[in-house]
Amino acid sequence: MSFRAPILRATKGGASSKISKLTAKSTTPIRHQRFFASAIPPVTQDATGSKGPTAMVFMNMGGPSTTAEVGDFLSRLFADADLIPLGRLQNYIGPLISARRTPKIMKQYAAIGGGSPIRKWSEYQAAEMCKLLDKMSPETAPHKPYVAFRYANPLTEDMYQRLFDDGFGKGRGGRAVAFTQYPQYSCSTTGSSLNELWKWRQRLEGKSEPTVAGFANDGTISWSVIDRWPVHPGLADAIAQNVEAQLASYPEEKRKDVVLLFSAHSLPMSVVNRGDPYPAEVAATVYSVMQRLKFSNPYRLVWQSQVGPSAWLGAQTSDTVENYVKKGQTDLILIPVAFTSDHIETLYELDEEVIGESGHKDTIKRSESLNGSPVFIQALADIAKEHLDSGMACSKQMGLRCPGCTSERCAESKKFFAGQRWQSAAQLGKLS
Ligand SMILES: C=CC1=C(C)c2cc3[nH]c(cc4nc(cc5[nH]c(cc1n2)c(C)c5CCC(=O)O)C(CCC(=O)O)=C4C)c(C)c3C=C
Ligand code: FES
Ligand SMILES: [Fe+2]
Repeated sequence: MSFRAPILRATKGGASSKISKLTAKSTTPIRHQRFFASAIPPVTQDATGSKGPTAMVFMNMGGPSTTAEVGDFLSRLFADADLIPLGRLQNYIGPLISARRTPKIMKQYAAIGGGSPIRKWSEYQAAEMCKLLDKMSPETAPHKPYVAFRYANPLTEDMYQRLFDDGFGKGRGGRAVAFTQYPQYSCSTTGSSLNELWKWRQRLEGKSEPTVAGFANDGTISWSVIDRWPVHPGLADAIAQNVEAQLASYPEEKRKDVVLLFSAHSLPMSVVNRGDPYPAEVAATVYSVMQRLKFSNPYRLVWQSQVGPSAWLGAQTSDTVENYVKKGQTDLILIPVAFTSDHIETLYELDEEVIGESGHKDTIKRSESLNGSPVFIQALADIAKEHLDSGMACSKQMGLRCPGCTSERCAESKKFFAGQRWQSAAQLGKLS
């Protein structure tokens, strides 16, 4: 099949959906696609030269903002086959397990102030990052902050509706960046959020395909993805600063011998053995923080929050603390390394259970979560700026499925996101 110029000159809007179908089926070699891509201006440019607005969508699992939301949060979580695969019985067993766990988890949220602070922090971080980006990347400004949670409000479908309300999609095109707030990629976390985003994209915008022009020219939203950032220097710096602040609270003569325990949410061994990238990426984060700290202290990476009777990746954080205390090592700092804000995992499990029950509350401490750290928010802006400049739809890694993956959802959603053509402002400048 060959392309004809009139087809490619079509502009955004209703009639062009036929065109995108034609272009999508194309087997035209890339070098020819580049030629045709230059034949149409892919996005409009306003009088200031900006190709914005750009929607910056923070994706995370979310948490219940009040104890009354715990039931819904858990029922969505146990219905997610990317996180907890229960096969054909998912719709029966999921609600049973979540109903049974709800009272216990409600108590934990009550103990940390009546809800998870993740929404407050995510909205703050996204808004502050967008303010920085407007200055750092005027060519894609204004940047508009959105939050999409997998199991709590605002859900992915709510975020999508807000995009429509704000003028994206529905024949008007526009671009959006799905920015995972999990620094390290797991198919059970970022993978699940992307599968959900892809599902709603199909439901709400139809099955449009990327076009040779780089942007969907059928009026749908063009998505690109920041899918991981485990060793970004800004992340390492932000974590390291919080560790240094906590180290400073120990007497000087003891400081260099405090053991640093980096703690990340564990994974079931079935997920590890499927080839999930998360354990290696978490280890990479830990190493980059230690490099930034110039290996000033001994350290270990340990794993927390396992649920249920199956085998999970260890050593477990709680066992590790107990074992070190038994060995006489009572100067320890716990460092959350896989969440960007506080959760029950930090405020309840680490603070109340692991540290609270250790018998050494004065010498076993926790470094602060990233929350409102200005260094961290600058890091988010740097990561976003690098992505916007890169012209990449997603990382190279995103296209590769786990060796043991049998999920059709993964196959389809990865194909979709890796196939989105995304061009940097610089590339667009050359084209238009
Ligand atoms: C990087 C972070 C996380 C990974 C990886 C992860 C994997 C994972 N989790 C479960 C099961 C549950 N997780 C639950 C809560 C929960 N999980 C994370 C983060 C990761 N999970 C957080 C931050 C939270 C708490 C949210 C908050 O607001 O506090 C729960 C619910 C709580 C409970 O019932 O104990 C479950 C269940 C699996 C099975 C899994 C990997 C496959
Ligand atoms: S489970 Fe990892 S790609 Fe599907
Ligand atoms: Fe979890």
